Amino acid sequence: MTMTTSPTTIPALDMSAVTLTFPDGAGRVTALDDVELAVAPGEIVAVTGPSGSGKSSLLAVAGGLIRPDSGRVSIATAPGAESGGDLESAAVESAAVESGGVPGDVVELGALSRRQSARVRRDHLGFVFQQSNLVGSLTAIEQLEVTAHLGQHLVLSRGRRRAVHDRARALLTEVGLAEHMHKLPGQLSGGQRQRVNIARSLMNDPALLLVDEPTSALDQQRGSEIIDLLIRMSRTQNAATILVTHDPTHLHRMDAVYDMVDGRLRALSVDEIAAQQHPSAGAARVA
Ligand SMILES: Nc1ncnc2c1ncn2[C@@H]1O[C@H](COP(=O)(O)OP(=O)(O)OP(=O)(O)O)[C@@H](O)[C@H]1O
Repeated sequence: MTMTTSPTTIPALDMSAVTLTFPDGAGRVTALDDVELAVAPGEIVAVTGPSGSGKSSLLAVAGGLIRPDSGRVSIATAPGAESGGDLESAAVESAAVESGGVPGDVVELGALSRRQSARVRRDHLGFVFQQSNLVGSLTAIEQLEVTAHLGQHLVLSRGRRRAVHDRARALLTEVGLAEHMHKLPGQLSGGQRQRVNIARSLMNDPALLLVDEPTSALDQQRGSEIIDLLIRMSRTQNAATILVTHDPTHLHRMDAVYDMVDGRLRALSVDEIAAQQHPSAGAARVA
């Protein structure tokens, strides 16, 4: 199940010895405890674990939203991201250059200013949350186009606008919404809104996609389709994806599965994944 990653592949996300604590009354609570995690481009890994174990904290630190107390978090900006797939993106280039490198470089989040960190998030990371958070007054295709225009200081050339439009159309078609591009969020089902959300998160060709419980508002069938879509899109867009989930149904389809307990992250073996998916079978075997 685990992808064979060539020894020369640079992980899109590399977290090393990461510890995060929060104030808690007179003391502190440890949300992440010496976490190690590397995810390669095109790989999708799941993180499971009980409530309060640190899963959201892991995504927040990986996405540069929270700075850890200690440890290193680096993002390998996608080689070719300067062209944004079909897009030219001066913003992507300037983010890497501002952070001391060139596009396709490894950016260490701890070394960035708040502003640089925001740029890296905008240009190299994608986020998908439980709720789709779409803008109510924009059609599906406009949601994606606006994302690509964010942070551009200049009026976009006609060619650039066309490239943005074409990529938005291609992504919406790939997520199965070719017939629904011109609908507002209120005219879409929950599953369709989550598809728009996923397409939007991929608009800027992110190196790393951070996904938090994307199926919790959906029924089993729609949820299953969204997981299928995420697996497929991670591969085709070559994004490293971390999926936080409470649903064990799809764990066997992931490249790796990690369990988070009290802030400690541990890779599960194939047998442990099977036991999570079929707890009664696991109990019978142990007995
Ligand atoms: N901003 C904060 N201030 C103080 N404590 C926090 C903060 N955010 C998280 N924590 C604490 O850090 C620990 C990890 O929380 P986190 O939200 O990462 O868990 P989780 O696994 O995502 O939980 P859930 O599955 O319920 O979303 C918990 O003990 C939580 O109370």
